[in-house]
Amino acid sequence: MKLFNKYPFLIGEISFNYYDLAKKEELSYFRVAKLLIEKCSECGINGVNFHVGDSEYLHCKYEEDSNQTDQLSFDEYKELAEYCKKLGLVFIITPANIEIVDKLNDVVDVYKISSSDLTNLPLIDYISNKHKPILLSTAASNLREIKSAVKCIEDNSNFKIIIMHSVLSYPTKLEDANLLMIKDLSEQFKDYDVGYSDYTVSDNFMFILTTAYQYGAVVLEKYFTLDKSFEGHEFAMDEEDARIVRLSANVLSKINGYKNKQPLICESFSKRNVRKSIVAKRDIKSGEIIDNSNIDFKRPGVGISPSKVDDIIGKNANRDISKGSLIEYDMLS
Ligand SMILES: C=C(OP(=O)(O)O)C(=O)O
Repeated sequence: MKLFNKYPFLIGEISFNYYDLAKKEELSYFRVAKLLIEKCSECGINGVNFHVGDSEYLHCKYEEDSNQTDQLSFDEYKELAEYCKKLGLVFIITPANIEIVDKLNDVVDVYKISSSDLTNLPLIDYISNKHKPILLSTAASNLREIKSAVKCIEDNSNFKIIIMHSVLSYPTKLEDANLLMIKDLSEQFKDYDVGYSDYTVSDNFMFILTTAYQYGAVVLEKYFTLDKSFEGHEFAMDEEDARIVRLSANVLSKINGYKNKQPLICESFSKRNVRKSIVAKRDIKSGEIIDNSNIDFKRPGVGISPSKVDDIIGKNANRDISKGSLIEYDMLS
C-alpha cells in the first residue's frame, strides 16, 4: 500500500534539535521549532518528526541531563501540527508513552515507533489501534522481533506500516550502515514499503540517503538542523543537504526505468542505423552461389540481419547483384 503521495518521502527528524538554536539565539523553543518546520517546507522535505517524551528517550547530549524534559506543551505541539498542515507537511510524532498518544492523536498524521520501543508491544498495540500510518523503526532488532511488532499492528487491523531500517549507533559509521538490509527487509516484508532513518555524517552528495533510495527505501528520514556545528548535530541534514537528496532522488527516479531488458523507443532510430545487414562484398553474377566469400555485413540494419546468414548461404543469385548492395530474399532462389 502506498502510504504517501510522493516518493521518496523525505522526513526531517526535528526531534529536540530546536534546543541549541533556541538557547544560542535566546528564542523560545516553540519559535525555533516553528522555524525548523518552515525551513523543512522550503527545502523539499515532506514530513517532520518530533520525539515527544522525556529525557531518557533521547540519544543526544541531553540524555545525560536528568532535568531536561521535553519543553513544548501539548498545546504548542498542536499549534505546530496546524502549522505543518498549512505548509503541506505531514506531522509525525514518536511518542514515548500512551498518554502522549492520547493527548496528540487528533493532530498526528503518522506515528513513528522508535527502535527503543520495538519490543514495547503494549505501546505498539495502543498506537496501532489509532489506525494511522506507522513507521516502525527496526534498529538493533532481529527478524523475529520485527515480525512480532508487525503482527501486533496487524492484529489491530492496521496495515499502514512502513518498516524502517536504521542503526542504533550515533553517528553511524559508514561500515555500520548496512544498507543492504533495506533489500532484505523488502524481501521479508513484501506487503509493506521500507524506509531508512539515517544517522551517518552526510557527505557532500548525500550519497547514503540516495543509495538507500536506490536500494528500495521509499521513506528517508534524517535529523534536521540549521547548524551542523552544534554538538550532536553533525549527523543531521541541513537545508542544502535536503535539497541535494531531493534532486538526486528525482534523478534516480528518472534513470531507473524498466527492470526487464528490452529495446527502447528512444533507441529505434539509432538501432536501425547502427545494426548491420547482409550486403554483396563484390559484384555477384546471376547463378552464382552465395557463400562467405561474396557477402559482407554493413550498416544500416534495414536488410537481412547477419543472424540469418545461414538462411542464404548455399542459395543461388537469381540476378546480378552489384558490390555493396543489400541482399534481399527475392534476389535468391
Ligand atoms: C529514536 C531514534 O532512533 P530510531 O530511528 O532507531 O528509532 C532516533 O534516533 O531518532
